[in-house]
Amino acid sequence: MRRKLAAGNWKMNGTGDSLAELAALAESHGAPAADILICPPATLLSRAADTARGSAVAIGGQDCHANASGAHTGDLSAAMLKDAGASAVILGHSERRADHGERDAQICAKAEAAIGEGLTAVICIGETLAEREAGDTLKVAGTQLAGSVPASAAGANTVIAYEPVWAIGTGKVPTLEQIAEVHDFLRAELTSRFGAETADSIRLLYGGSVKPSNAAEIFAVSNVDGALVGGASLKAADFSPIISALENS
Ligand SMILES: O=C[C@H](O)COP(=O)(O)O
Repeated sequence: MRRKLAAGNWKMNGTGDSLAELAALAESHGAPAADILICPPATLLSRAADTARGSAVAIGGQDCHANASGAHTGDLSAAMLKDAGASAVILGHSERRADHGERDAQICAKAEAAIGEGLTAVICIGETLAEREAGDTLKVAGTQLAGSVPASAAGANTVIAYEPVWAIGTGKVPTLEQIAEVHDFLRAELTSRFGAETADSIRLLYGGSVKPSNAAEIFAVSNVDGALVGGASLKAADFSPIISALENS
């Protein structure tokens, strides 16, 4: 049985004041029936880890380098994230793919590095609107899944987030049938690559304009094990009801 996961991606948002939101979230979900992960910007990682210490909220990074150390100005290694208090890292987010030209092989190498450090790799995949309109959604999802998920993936170290690029921050959400189609496909692809036992242990998150008003119906969809939430994870008042909906799903 997969434990549900509510993951919040603060993206390039938040300063020290924002830790009050994290504290409020931790306070109101003392013993949750789902895992909770907040991924603040790197500048807040250590302070977020301090704020969340002893609570049910885990802290994650938003990217890492594939190498352990070296001449990579501006980058952070998986070991550095772990040292700062992270237990997970988001990899291959479509904003990283678009803004930094990240490709599947590079994301796969980052995931290997993260897993090697004992972090949970939250690997993101998803089609653009043009790809969906061309009928290529499953082809893109399959290619990104195969290319960016390493051979070492297992339920204990890997989470897949399906995030249609056109649904991120737009208020547009795929139909529940469209979400189910992709999630069922991803589960089948994982099964054929890793076998049923491993595939059934890997959590599949949906991401893209999840909010309190649509969370419950999305969490009822086949093979949706939680959500990767952007905008609605910034305020405890928005993220908390999403977590509650997941706990009750
Ligand atoms: O990582 C989170 C996703 O990009 C979703 O962002 P959003 O909830 O603001 O649409």
